[in-house]
Amino acid sequence: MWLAPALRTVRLAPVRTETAIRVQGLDVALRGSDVLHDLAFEILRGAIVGLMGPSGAGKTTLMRAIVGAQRVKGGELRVLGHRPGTAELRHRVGYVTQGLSVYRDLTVQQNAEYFAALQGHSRASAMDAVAAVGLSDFARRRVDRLSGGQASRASLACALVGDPALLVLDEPTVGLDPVTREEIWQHLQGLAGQGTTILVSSHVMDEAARCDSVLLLRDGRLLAHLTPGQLLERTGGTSYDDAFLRLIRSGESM
Ligand SMILES: Nc1ncnc2c1ncn2[C@@H]1O[C@H](COP(=O)(O)OP(=O)(O)OP(=O)(O)O)[C@@H](O)[C@H]1O
Repeated sequence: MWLAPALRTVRLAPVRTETAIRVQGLDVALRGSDVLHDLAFEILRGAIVGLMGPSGAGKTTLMRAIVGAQRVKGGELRVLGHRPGTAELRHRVGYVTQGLSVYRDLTVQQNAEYFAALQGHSRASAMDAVAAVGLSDFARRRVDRLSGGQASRASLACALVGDPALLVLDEPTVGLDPVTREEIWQHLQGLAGQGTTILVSSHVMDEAARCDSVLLLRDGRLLAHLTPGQLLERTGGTSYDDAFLRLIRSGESM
């Protein structure tokens, strides 16, 4: 009798040609006011894309639309080939909101296991996520007894449960010291290296350098979708802050 050779699960290096997110003519209104206007862009699988813009530009609203938590007024939005919020995406998208999205009176492990249970994942996947953010040694500690950076990593761990194909992170490094920021970015770069697509908002313009490309929003409009190199080159900026200010002040799309 012929037996098929055992199949091995091999995680392939990311091939950045497939589209993870496609947005066309996206309009969103909140309480009757238009907040996102005619956005159009594409993000490839395995890319790290920064979402930047002044306060109130619409970053959180766009992220909420992508994870299916925000009704859209018009346009097309496809995430991993599906409409946001559909059952096919439930286990494939991880979302970390601004601020901590964990229960402070539970341990790191209990938080991760709770998220795993909600999504039908194993306890082992919860522990893997805790290990992925370097918190195994703190797994049994309550979140309210962690440092700010450790608590942020606990939030991130919950989003990583089940190894989602797309991670949407709303300012995951805000208020963190440079060492913790560096650690989080290393985790994100490691995940992207394994094929995870990451959309991450930030007010720290230097973080643009960590991204494959940057989406720049102002007043709900997309000013630019550029690589970090293009951002410096096209604005003539001497730093990412300077480039950002030039772009925001010119108000012109690039
Ligand atoms: N629930 C709401 N009802 C009405 N308007 C809202 C609501 N939430 C946000 N907005 C408005 O929508 C716009 C976009 O807000 P959003 O939170 O998406 O911006 P942001 O770029 O994420 O800002 P920040 O960097 O300060 O977090 C802002 O003008 C804001 O005032």
